[in-house]
Amino acid sequence: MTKAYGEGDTRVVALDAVDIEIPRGRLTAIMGPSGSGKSTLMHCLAGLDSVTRGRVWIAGTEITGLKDKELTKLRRDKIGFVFQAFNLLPTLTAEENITLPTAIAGRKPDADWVEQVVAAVGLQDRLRHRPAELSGGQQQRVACARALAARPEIIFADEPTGNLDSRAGAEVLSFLRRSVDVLGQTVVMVTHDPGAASYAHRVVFLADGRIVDELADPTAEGVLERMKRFDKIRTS
Ligand SMILES: Nc1ncnc2c1ncn2[C@@H]1O[C@H](COP(=O)(O)OP(=O)(O)OP(=O)(O)O)[C@@H](O)[C@H]1O
Repeated sequence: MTKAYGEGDTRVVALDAVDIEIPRGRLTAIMGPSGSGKSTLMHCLAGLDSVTRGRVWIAGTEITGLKDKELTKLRRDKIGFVFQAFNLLPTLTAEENITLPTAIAGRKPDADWVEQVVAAVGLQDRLRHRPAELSGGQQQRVACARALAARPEIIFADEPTGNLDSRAGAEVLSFLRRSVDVLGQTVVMVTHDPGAASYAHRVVFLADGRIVDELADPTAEGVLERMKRFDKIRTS
């Protein structure tokens, strides 16, 4: 897919003929310098933004070309989101926040599944608390549980640990990885942080709107090494 913003002199090509496949049941991290197109890629993959050229499928459904109403329904039914700002509703308890999207979609939350998700996220004794009574890490784990509760085809996480200290961040990342390994979820995560990327099965590196490299079963050191290499290429 290609995504360009603006026209004429102000035209910016944010994604330049990117071809990517996100495997089911895997945690994929997207990394790259600021402005390399990470958020644009995620937004286009999730149907939050349109592409200029190219096509996107989610679980066999082509989302490019869907009408607004169909796209909204597909996002609601098939996609989960986790953002840097946790985006929980302050007046609802953790449990209500977790089950709300499924209820809005007009489905009855699957109680066994929600219990599994809550157990996996380690929040059993926090379910009656409101977001303000939870730590940042706990709030983000609620947001992850909310994304998982609806059993989406895919979860997109945009800098999910950007607002957390390293210990809380590690808890959230371990949980995201467990949701993949134990619950079979498919997750795509955008991150700046090599440590966060090391939780993924695969890291895809973007630079100037193109995929320039990828790394399987990454370590934080390995990711850092690759990033240094791109910096050298960019500045030479
Ligand atoms: N709505 C927009 N209008 C014009 N240009 C945009 C728009 N959104 C993004 N861009 C441009 O597209 C390019 C890619 O931006 P994008 O936000 O995807 O990068 P990123 O890798 O996510 O950056 P960061 O790590 O800083 O969040 C940048 O040059 C940016 O300025």
